[in-house]
Amino acid sequence: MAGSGTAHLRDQDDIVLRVEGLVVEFPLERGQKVHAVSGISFDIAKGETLGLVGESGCGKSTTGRAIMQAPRPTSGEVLFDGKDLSSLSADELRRSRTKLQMIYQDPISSLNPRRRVKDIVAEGLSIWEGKGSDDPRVEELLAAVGLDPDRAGGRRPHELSGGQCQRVSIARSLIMRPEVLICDEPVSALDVSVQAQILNLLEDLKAEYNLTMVFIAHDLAVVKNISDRVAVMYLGKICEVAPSDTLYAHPAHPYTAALLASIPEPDPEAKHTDAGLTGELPSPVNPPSGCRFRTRCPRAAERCELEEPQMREVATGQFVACHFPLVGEQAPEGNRELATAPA
Ligand SMILES: Nc1ncnc2c1ncn2[C@@H]1O[C@H](COP(=O)(O)OP(=O)(O)OP(=O)(O)O)[C@@H](O)[C@H]1O
Repeated sequence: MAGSGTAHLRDQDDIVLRVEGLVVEFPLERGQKVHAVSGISFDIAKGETLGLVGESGCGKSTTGRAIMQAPRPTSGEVLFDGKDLSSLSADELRRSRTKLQMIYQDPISSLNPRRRVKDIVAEGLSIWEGKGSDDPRVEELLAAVGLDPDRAGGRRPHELSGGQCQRVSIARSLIMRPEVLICDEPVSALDVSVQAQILNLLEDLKAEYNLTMVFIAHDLAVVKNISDRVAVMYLGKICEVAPSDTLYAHPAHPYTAALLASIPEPDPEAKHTDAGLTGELPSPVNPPSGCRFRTRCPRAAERCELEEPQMREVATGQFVACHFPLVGEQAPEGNRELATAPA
């Protein structure tokens, strides 16, 4: 398998969504292909929010979409509600999507411009229950996302702001009471002043509707407060998974450290041992051998070219796929005491 191991997968009863060995490739001409997602694995427990971060083009959106089976993964499993979604028929999949919903980066283009807001929100009800926009749940959800049902309900998406459209799209995604909500960069297309409002709204709704969430973002600063755990992706692979506080205070992968160092106002308490990110992201058509980050890594050695690092635990709950991580026995002087769990 092309993956970086599964040591970070948890064996517990409350796992709601489990992705194992997920591969998504897009064929190109002359037999080449884009290795968008190359064997990644992660799991999410009930009520947890997993942040999925990495630079543009690292495969975050493709991961979110492949969980929804659009596109269908090239290989690997997506276990939800005890079923592997990859093996379901189109009909079975449509049914499971009532419990697994996704919201997108560009709220305006993800809403049908010809329909009124309340009809958009009622979509799930009309498909699955034959109900219309007069169902009381539509009004309830519009209010829950901070829209006035009387004023906004009759409008069409182009009559609303980007932030309001994202609220509509969130209301639509919640109407069938899903268990899992995948949020694909839900605030990056919005004005900075609106971003915090939408993030706060998602946090409130998560508690109110007992949601489990995957929160995709290219910016570690955005996922910091909202995520319980964070998975860092680089060029189609997951290179580190850790509880949010641990990852921000003591990043173990040099790539995570570089991403953190590139946040404009880093947490003054955080211990960052590497400078920001340099060099170009290699092409996913022809990714580097061994560790995919090695061409940009300040700690790279010959071993990194020859051998793909596998996930291993370097501190409690902190897993990293790196031969020379910044936490643990091989860490730079001063960081070694951070290893609190057997590797
Ligand atoms: N339908 C497609 N056909 C060919 N290549 C694709 C397709 N969709 C995505 N890709 C490529 O797959 C790689 C991963 O893309 P993806 O959109 O998942 O990355 P991302 O991390 O979400 O980036 P961004 O933050 O810019 O959305 C990129 O190289 C992208 O160009």
